[in-house]
Amino acid sequence: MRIVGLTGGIACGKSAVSTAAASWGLRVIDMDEIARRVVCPGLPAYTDIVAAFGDGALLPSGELNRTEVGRIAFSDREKRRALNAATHRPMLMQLLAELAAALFGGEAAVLIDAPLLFETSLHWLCCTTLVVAATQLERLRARDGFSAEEAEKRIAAQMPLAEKCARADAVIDNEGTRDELAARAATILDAAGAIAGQTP
Ligand SMILES: CC(C)(COP(=O)(O)OP(=O)(O)OC[C@H]1O[C@@H](n2cnc3c(N)ncnc32)[C@H](O)[C@@H]1O)[C@@H](O)C(=O)NCCC(=O)NCCS
Ligand SMILES: Nc1ncnc2c1ncn2[C@@H]1O[C@H](COP(=O)(O)OP(=O)(O)OP(=O)(O)O)[C@@H](O)[C@H]1O
Repeated sequence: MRIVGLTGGIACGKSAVSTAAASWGLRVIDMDEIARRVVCPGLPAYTDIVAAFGDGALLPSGELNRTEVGRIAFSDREKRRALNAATHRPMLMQLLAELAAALFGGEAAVLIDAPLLFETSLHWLCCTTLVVAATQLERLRARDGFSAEEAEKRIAAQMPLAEKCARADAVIDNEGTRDELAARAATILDAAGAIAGQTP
């Protein structure tokens, strides 16, 4: 089974690529979605986050207040370390379970959409690594309504985009339109042996 790792800076367009790839029949494992699942109330990561962030990081329902956890974690390196320590191991376990299910289900290829692919060494699992690159700041601010300062903190919390591009096997440029992005992604995923003959 070919495992393709997709990363990029925050708001560079990973979701846009993985949504297109899923529409071409490629199995996508979304690490942001896994991160949401491992913090359900009662799970170990939830308990660890509440211990580190306090009850102020909870909604009245008892679920994590993701906006508040993000606000704190991206302003305080130690809190971010605590969040990563709580979540990354259970996320890896879930990823391995999903890879095993794909393998035994006969999938020829899977795409792992992982913002922290290199930071958390998930690239070791991958046959090919791809980075989506774009000028992030304005897209991030427009999507999430962050101030310039908030957006810059989030960008600074990740490996610099230039370093990700240097480490990847291929870079998918996303400075153009969404259609151009889809066309570039199709060419690169095809070359990586992930979507042979399945694009429109
Ligand atoms: C901080 C949290 C609560 C914010 O949740 P929210 O729903 O607002 O955002 P979402 O999860 O969709 O993340 C948005 C983007 O933020 C960036 N990001 C998220 N966590 C981190 C992190 N620990 N370090 C650097 N960037 C991160 C990624 O680019 C991600 O795509 C959440 O991202 C989280 O629990 N993060 C820790 C788990 C993790 O490392 N996730 C990244 C997947 S590899
Ligand atoms: N080519 C494009 N032109 C204009 N806007 C775009 C383009 N590609 C993506 N966007 C927009 O930029 C924002 C970020 O894209 P997307 O959510 O796919 O990024 P991401 O890398 O998945 O982000 P995250 O790291 O937060 O998961 C979204 O609002 C998306 O609609």
